[in-house]
Amino acid sequence: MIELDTIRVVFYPGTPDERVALDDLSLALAEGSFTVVVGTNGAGKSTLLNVLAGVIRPQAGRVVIDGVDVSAWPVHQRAALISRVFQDPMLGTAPALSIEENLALAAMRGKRRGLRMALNGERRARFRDLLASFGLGLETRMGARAGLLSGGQRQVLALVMATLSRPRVLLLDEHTAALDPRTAQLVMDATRRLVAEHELTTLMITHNMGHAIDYGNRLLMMEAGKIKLDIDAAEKGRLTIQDIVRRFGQANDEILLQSATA
Ligand SMILES: Nc1ncnc2c1ncn2[C@@H]1O[C@H](COP(=O)(O)OP(=O)(O)OP(=O)(O)O)[C@@H](O)[C@H]1O
Repeated sequence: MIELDTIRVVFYPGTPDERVALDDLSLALAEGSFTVVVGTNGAGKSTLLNVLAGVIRPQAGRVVIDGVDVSAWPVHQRAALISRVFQDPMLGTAPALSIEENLALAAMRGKRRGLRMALNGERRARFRDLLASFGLGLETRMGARAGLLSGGQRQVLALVMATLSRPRVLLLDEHTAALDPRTAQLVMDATRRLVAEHELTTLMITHNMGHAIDYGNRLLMMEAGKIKLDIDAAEKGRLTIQDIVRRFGQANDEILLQSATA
């Protein structure tokens, strides 16, 4: 269980530019749940992920993972429990390292071992088989630098790397937003598969309403630092894009616009 307890984040407090990014927000994510977060620009979605990852320290509130209060843990310490895939395909992989070196690095997370040891023959074969299953031809380029891959290939590699060590939480931060629709679909297919295979507790931000409907078993709508709607699996299964937009109330126009251009 992942718990955010009364989290408050205020940027530039006490100044004319004061922004309440998270307004005493509480949220509990059940083991193995796949939660999708939508909301207008500035609603606080990225701040929520940043608080979980430890990038932003809230002014108040607690972050609890499996009963352990990790509020004071720095980013690198939380990285043993939390994996994140970003919108920018350049962020999830090391561009100067080869595909297999990237994978070895991800497999070594939290372990003290050299890259060379991590890349034995058996492991190489396992990585190759794993990548082949995504049908992107990555398995034929194991020695190629990750920086040479297409955006979609890099996001799938980043996803595989993020899930290899079976994190307690997987954070997906608009991870298909920079991709064309067909590639985004491919990456979402890979996402669904990896999340299911590893039974990962997942929190995904998206502006794509189609993805918000098709993926996950819980849907949150944020507005002004609060959770405005919390829709469970049964209700989510019956939702259409129009339903979501209708229920978003005053945020409708902006979200419609975003989903039309996504
Ligand atoms: N580092 C920062 N410094 C100052 N203000 C910030 C910072 N990060 C976020 N904010 C402000 O906090 C609020 C929430 O921002 P956040 O990025 O979490 O929203 P979001 O829902 O992720 O938006 P988007 O969909 O545009 O990514 C906004 O008003 C934003 O301007």
